[in-house]
Amino acid sequence: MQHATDTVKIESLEDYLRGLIAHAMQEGNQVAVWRKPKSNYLQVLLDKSGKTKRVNLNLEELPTGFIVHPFEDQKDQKAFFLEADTYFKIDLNLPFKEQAEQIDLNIPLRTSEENARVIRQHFAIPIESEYSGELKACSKKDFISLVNTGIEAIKSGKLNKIVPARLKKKPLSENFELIRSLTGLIGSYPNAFINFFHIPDIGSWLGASPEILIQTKGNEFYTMSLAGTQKAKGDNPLKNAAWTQKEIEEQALVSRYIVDCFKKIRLREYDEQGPKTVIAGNLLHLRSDFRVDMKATNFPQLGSVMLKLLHPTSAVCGMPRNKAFEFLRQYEKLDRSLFAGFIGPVNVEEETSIYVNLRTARLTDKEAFLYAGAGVTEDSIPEKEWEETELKCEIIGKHLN
Ligand SMILES: C=C(O[C@H]1C=CC=C(C(=O)O)[C@@H]1O)C(=O)O
Repeated sequence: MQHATDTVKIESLEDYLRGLIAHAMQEGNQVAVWRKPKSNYLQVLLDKSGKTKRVNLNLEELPTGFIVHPFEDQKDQKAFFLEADTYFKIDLNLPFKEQAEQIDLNIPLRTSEENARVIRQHFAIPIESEYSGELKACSKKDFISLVNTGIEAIKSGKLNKIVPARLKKKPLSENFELIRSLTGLIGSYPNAFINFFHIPDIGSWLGASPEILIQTKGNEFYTMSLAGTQKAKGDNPLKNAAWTQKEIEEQALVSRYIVDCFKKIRLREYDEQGPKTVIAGNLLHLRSDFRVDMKATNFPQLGSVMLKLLHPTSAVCGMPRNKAFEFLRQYEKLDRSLFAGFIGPVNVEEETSIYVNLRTARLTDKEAFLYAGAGVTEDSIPEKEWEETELKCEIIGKHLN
């Protein structure tokens, strides 16, 4: 076999990633590639064990890895975990050639086209997996009817908020190519958590999440409440944004949910800032930031404690949480699979950043499955909620060409 080290023909980051991921997939490895919001680094992690691992959510005890948890609560309360056999990062601001020496180039030398084909062939085929979900697209009529059922449940006092979601299918053209889509997302969405992960038994997903579920770094714990959506318009979209009472209330319910979780563990000292308008692709949201000094409050395991309490937040499920969950189970008729679950690096360079798996697509060799939800309150207009899910699907959809 000819290796890249024999004659370094890998000229660009794109070539390298294509070769690396194709090889990893052929070897049966699990792969995670991500770029954190506002970061210049692309981070790459490979689990070469050939085993799909499940771990407890005690983050502080885990080795360096990448966690993946479906939307649904798990009977064993565990998540999938890619343990880092290989981890490295690439500075996106430096020419690739200058970094080639630090990177393992010991991968088979193949043309870009061959690598692209190998990657596509290995997108996990969902049919067999219990995490494949029901892969049925939802019509506009059915989604609007679901939103109406939600509004009725809210009006009757059963719920305060519900976040119905739907699945949209997008056929992948002959020209679709993973690395082009990934680099397209990186270039277009500097504020998002850009991610691709592949677990052979579970699936291959590509996304650009705007929402941190929990983050711990040193002594600092961070979470956010993100909700309310409008299209970003004009030259200065952040300044032009005006929010309706419905959106303000929708986001306030997510903040209340977080504060309720703090109350459950009797944590009183937290810093809350916001809400302020933030941009996510071509959308604007309202966001509040919550910070806790884990040392001062004597809560060294706050990351794990809050992860278990927060998921699924009322940004993706509803309020009250359990009633909203039951409502979705009864009426949504969609297995969300990994959509609206959580994903992210754990104990990587002494930091854990777990995101809600939103603005995401599950990839198969022929088509992509896009998922999106919309926060429904008493004042929701069903047609508008449909349009919102269309816009959310487009964030990833337009990069899958
Ligand atoms: C459920 C999604 O977004 C959540 C996050 C931000 C804003 C939302 C909203 O305005 O409805 C959702 O709560 C999704 O992207 O599918």
